[in-house]
Amino acid sequence: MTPKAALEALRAQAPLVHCITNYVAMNIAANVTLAAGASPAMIHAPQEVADFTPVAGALTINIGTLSEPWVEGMRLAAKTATAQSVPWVLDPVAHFATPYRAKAAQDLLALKPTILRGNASEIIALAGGGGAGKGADSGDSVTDAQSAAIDLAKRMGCVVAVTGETDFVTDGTRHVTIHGGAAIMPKVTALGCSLTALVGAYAAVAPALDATVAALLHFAVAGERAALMSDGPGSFSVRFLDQLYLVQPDDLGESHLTWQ
Ligand SMILES: Nc1ncnc2c1ncn2[C@@H]1O[C@H](COP(=O)(O)OP(=O)(O)O)[C@@H](O)[C@H]1O
Ligand SMILES: Cc1ncsc1CCOP(=O)(O)O
Ligand SMILES: [Mg+2]
Repeated sequence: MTPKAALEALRAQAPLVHCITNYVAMNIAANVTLAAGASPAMIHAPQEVADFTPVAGALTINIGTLSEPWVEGMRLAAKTATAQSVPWVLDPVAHFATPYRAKAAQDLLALKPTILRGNASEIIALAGGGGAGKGADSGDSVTDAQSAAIDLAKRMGCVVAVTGETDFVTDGTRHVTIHGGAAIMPKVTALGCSLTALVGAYAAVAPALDATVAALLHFAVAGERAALMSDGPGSFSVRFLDQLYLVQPDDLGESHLTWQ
């Protein structure tokens, strides 16, 4: 499915997306998902996730701010999604920072996400390498993470997206580079987490690789446009939401993409 067709499907269906994300991201990720055209629900209690996941078109799990009930909620939701074939996306925020976080990420990875999205340092470390990440921020280039992404995609049987100045997406066989966005994007907190929520939204209406490319392209086009109208991270945030909303299917052409 082309990115254009994926956005048409997203806007026509407005899929319900079950998001388990962190305290920092919860509001902006919901607003990003709504602006793009989907319907987010932030639900993490272990007592209710297994009832909610099957009702949603997709699930997204982000480990940004962990505590024990959240870890259990994530585990139950991921297990349910895999058992009931609900596509789900894992965002292993700063998983290398502490042993607790590393174990949470590995346990979730073992539950077979459909799509894995992280910055370069997170993907390098998840494949077993020594990245230069500083907390939630990447210290590595996307180019340096490409072989780790391909390795993980093959090993886990999932789509892997590495984001940064130029994004890279692979299912282990097909590889896509997505150009665009803006250098100011990492200066707004939780944009990566919000992108993970949007990847989930697209995964509800399109096959995993196509969904991931469409979501990243939607961000790249909106980010590029918003940067032209903003003076810094504050005004960029506002303009970015507007541009996510204003992007049309015809704007998601192939010119920002390189397929390998
Ligand atoms: N230097 C950059 N130039 C253009 N876009 C960028 C740049 N850095 C990050 N982005 C974009 O910002 C979004 C979030 O990616 P990233 O910053 O890698 O995630 P995270 O916030 O998880 O570290 C993605 O859409 C990515 O393409
Ligand atoms: C700052 C911070 N601390 C814990 S989660 C989080 C947000 C990280 O967001 P992103 O990975 O999108 O930069
Ligand atoms: Mg992140």
